Amino acid sequence: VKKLPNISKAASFHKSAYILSQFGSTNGPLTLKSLGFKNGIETIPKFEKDKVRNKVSTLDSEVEKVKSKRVKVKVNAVATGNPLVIESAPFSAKSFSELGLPPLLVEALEREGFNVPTDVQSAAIPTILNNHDVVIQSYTGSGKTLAYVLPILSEVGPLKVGTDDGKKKPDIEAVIVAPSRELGMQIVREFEKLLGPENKKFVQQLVGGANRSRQEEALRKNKPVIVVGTPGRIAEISSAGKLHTHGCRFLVLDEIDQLLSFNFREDMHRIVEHVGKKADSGPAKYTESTIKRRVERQTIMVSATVPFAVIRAARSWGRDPILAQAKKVSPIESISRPAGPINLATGPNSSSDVQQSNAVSDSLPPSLNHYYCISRLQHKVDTLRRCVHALDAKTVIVFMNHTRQLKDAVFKLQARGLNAEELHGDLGKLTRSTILKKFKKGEIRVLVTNELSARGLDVSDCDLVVNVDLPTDSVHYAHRAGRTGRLGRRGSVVTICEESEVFVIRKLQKQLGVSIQSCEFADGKLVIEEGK
Ligand SMILES: Nc1ncnc2c1ncn2[C@@H]1O[C@H](COP(=O)(O)OP(=O)(O)OP(=O)(O)O)[C@@H](O)[C@H]1O
Repeated sequence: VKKLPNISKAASFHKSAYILSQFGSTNGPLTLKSLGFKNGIETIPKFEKDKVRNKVSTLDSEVEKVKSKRVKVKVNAVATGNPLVIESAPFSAKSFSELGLPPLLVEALEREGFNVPTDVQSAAIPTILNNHDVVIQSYTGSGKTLAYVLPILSEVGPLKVGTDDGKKKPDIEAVIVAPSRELGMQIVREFEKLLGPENKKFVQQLVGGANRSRQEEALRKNKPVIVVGTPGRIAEISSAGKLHTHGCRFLVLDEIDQLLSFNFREDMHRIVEHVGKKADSGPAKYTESTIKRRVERQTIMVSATVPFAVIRAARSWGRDPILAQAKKVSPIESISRPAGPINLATGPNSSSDVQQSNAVSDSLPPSLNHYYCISRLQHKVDTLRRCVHALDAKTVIVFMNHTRQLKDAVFKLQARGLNAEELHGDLGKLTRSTILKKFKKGEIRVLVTNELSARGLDVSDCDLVVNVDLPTDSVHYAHRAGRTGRLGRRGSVVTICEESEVFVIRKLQKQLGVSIQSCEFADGKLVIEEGK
């Protein structure tokens, strides 16, 4: 192994870990360990990331420093057929600057109290910075949003590497698509936090339910470089010729498995066809001498749950995509299709179990406790109330499946003195925003909601999730449960079910690979029933 230049011993492991490996599709998951990091490794010259960037001749010395950290290591791996070139990541990096983010962005992160990247960020950020299409999969609350926000901000907008060379401000450079208005707004706030108040106009929300002409006006006046929105609204404005995304460099599809649902099909088709230049077919031709900025868009897909449909979409919409997970980076090509359709109601050991387990594996934070409690239908709300008291939960999200019953439940909880509010699609957008704001501020203790809030909603203090109605399958269970136990915090998930539904709990347990313990609430306490 040749010595890496100017890198201290302590930091050399992480800094040297931008690996460029020639990797056959049959080689399985790519990890530092699996690559046999000690053998057959040689360094190659300092990373010249792309020609476009290199045209910017006035890179300041800070930028040079950042770039010099992007050291590549070539790993001699057995290649079969067309070698795929994969760049791996410094897993468990100790700081954001180690990942090669520009100084201004690292400053902004520190200002906001983000000092250490999470595992999935350590894996995904360098992979995206090295021009790969990615599917980012990691459990709920593990920081997947910043895993794509940061590489975008290091290439686009005022915090990026290098300075503009007086060229006209470009059109939209990044489009982020999310399945709900609430999630879209949350992502916008994540960008705004880092950009700071003076640069807010670089990002623009295009969510449904808001005034469309005002959004179009803002696009014209502010000329944002990043837009975040729901599929319907983005497709609508794009079809009207008011969203210029042909030169777009990043397309992010957040909660990709939901975006693939039938409801979004037409809008997604429009977006995928019109945003940026699509990757041309054929294998990627990255070689040592030809690494250069891709001229087509980079496609980034994100979710805690990745069914095979996502793998298929990634293959067709991206170019040689990489699956970036916490501590693991592997070529999508190495993932094969599990057999059988997905159906929660089929018997045990069926192929659907296998497929469902694949979709939800590693989707739940390890810090969660899962329980179920048997209750008659007419007593469920009372059981819920006793559950909240027994666990002394401060911030609770309750999931129900039907709006009418949901409203009744809120009425009953309020009548029993609990600070509870409802949140669902029948409410106006303003009421929805106000309730969510109050809940995030801790002014509401129990939020009773439906599937609308199951995805992406980030309320860090949420310490209890209750399913008063069963979720439709393990994917929905995972997203609901993931509203608590965010970023290593403790959390409990309680499913209240009828006796006849216990078999579903067993199935969820199996598919999710977690223990869901039987419990009761007696004398104001949670009592775990052993051996059930
Ligand atoms: N490196 C970090 N340090 C501290 N906090 C972080 C870091 N990265 C993300 N966070 C915070 O962790 C919380 C969860 O992040 P995020 O919402 O991105 O999770 P997620 O993996 O997308 O979850 P979900 O699958 O539920 O959408 C957010 O409040 C975010 O600001």
